[in-house]
Amino acid sequence: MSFLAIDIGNTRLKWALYASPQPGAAVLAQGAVFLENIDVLAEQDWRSLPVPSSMLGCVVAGEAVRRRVEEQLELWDLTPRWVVPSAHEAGVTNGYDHPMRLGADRWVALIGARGHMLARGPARPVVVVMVGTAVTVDALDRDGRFLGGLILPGHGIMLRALESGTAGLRVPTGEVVPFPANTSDALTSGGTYAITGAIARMRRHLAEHSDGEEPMLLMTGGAGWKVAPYLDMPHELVESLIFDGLLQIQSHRLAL
Ligand SMILES: Nc1ncnc2c1ncn2[C@@H]1O[C@H](COP(=O)(O)OP(=O)(O)O)[C@@H](O)[C@H]1O
Ligand SMILES: CC(C)(COP(=O)(O)O)[C@@H](O)C(=O)NCCC(=O)O
Ligand SMILES: [K+]
Repeated sequence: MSFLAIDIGNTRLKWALYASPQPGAAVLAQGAVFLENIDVLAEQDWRSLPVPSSMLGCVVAGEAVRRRVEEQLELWDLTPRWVVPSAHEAGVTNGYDHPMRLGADRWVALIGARGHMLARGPARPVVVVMVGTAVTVDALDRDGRFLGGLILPGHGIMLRALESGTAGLRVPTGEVVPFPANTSDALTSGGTYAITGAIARMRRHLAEHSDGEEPMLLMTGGAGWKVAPYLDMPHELVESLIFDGLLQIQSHRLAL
């Protein structure tokens, strides 16, 4: 009953093959490829995998990319299934004005985060941070309701925007320091603290909304490890949050 989970972001496709579609299932194989390399998945990365019994994915990189991945999935006799954000799924309620307009990756990560939090103890609010191409900072209340969230540019986009909008900001990557005294450090620190500042702000909003209860803070995404060392608040880096969400959704659907 192996299960293939796929997360297609704007920079990379991440995939993991699980022994079964259940939270906590063993990982049989996994990988990540930049979107420019997705057309060789079937003949390279996936070629000698055990045949998956089912798949579920989330995609925010657009229709064309999704279709290219579906072509690769023709390697197996599988029905490609992609998460469409809805009003409720797997114990999470979607508070977006138009639930279907929420990024599928955010929806899946919220579901993964809720499962993670409940596995650790009594229900409490959670701030879910994803640091990928873009950065999202989402609030989930104690009852599993997604209240809303922030979207910021990721590190790369911030730097490219500054480079292209100015004459004097084309410099190598610097260090994150409290008082940047050169352009490289100023840009690198500015980007990092823009993200940590947004996280601190959302954490405060959610704590206030929750009668002062401290939210759990979960962070994921390809660049989460770059931000985590500068977060001066308790947090946990959960690399697999989206896959955990896909496992939650698939196991809930099978149980229905
Ligand atoms: N080894 C790595 N390969 C690719 N991206 C990396 C790597 N390490 C860090 N990154 C950062 O992670 C970001 C991509 O993260 P990812 O979660 O794959 O994004 P997305 O989900 O938007 O495709 C890149 O913008 C890059 O800054
Ligand atoms: C915010 C995002 C661009 C993040 O994408 P990513 O960084 O994971 O590639 C994506 O979740 C998205 O396209 N969302 C749709 C708009 C919304 O969530 O409001
Ligand atoms: K993502």
